[in-house]
Amino acid sequence: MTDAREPLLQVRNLQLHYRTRRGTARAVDGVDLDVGRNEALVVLGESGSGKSSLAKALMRLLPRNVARYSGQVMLGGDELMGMDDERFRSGVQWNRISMVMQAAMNALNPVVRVGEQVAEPLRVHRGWSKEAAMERVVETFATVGVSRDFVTRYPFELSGGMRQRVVLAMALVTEPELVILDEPTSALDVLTQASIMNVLKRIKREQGTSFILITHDVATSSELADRVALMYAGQIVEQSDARDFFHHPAHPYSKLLMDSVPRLHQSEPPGYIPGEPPDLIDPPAGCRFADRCPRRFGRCSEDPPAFELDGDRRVRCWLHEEGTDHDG
Ligand SMILES: Nc1ncnc2c1ncn2[C@@H]1O[C@H](COP(=O)(O)OP(=O)(O)OP(=O)(O)O)[C@@H](O)[C@H]1O
Repeated sequence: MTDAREPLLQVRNLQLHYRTRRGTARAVDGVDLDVGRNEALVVLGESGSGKSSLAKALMRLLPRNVARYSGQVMLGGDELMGMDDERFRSGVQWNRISMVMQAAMNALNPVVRVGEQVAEPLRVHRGWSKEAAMERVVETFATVGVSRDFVTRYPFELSGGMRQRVVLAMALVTEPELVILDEPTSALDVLTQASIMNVLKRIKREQGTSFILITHDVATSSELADRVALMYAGQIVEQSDARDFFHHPAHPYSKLLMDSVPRLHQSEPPGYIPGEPPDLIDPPAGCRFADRCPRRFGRCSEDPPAFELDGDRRVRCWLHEEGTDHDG
């Protein structure tokens, strides 16, 4: 039985490690996440922090060099990690959870009409007839703002913004409960980015879909976000309501990140975060941000757990051990 108050997605201690020549890279290293029904969770993080790996772990799109893939993933009350590959592929992947992969709009098949490409999940995973699938494609195109005439076009005949809407249609055509979007607008100009974000907001409002939006772009993501999770070196360091995160970030890394976002009418230059993220192959013991943290103290040599704060926030930092930041 599903309980409407339960989050749609609950992830606990998710690990995805890769075998490499230098050793084991811990790209996702103990991630806990919740995504509510009809909620958009934005996953922020610098390049290499493990965001795409997290998405692939949820979709079970794993490369061959996986060293470890473990944890709990519950979707609508169903435990997914214990499911065998065949059941996961037929029942979950692209059906209940779908994804727009990074640079997907450049990966459309150049010699197949876009309508047929969007229909493919229905034809392959659900065995729908061509006519029924095409009818649904036309409906989905309308949802993402693509005219039905485009069904018979080839990818090269479409602008970047239109191709991005087509890959979004591909992710939505099976009416999944959860859609993961990996940097969906980073290759687009700002106006096109804004129109895609508006499409996502409308779909969320009208269809109740939940989203995980992966990005390093704080400004664009703030449009859609209900909650924010900030990733650093394979771990989630803060997970908060979006308003709290953007206005009162709690983790020292979140504060530095928000200070580094350029703003209009700002007299001070935006800040920057000195130093580099740690190597995921042999990450330091203790807090992974400690080396770059202006608020570092003795306790940071130990690995902090995620402390629960008021307002449904979780912050992985010793400064919050008592439930509040010591001096804000
Ligand atoms: N198949 C793989 N084998 C080995 N290492 C990998 C593999 N895929 C990713 N990595 C490494 O895992 C780490 C996390 O990569 P990931 O792509 O998940 O990060 P990201 O935050 O999405 O970065 P970006 O924003 O640049 O895509 C990086 O150090 C990357 O080099």
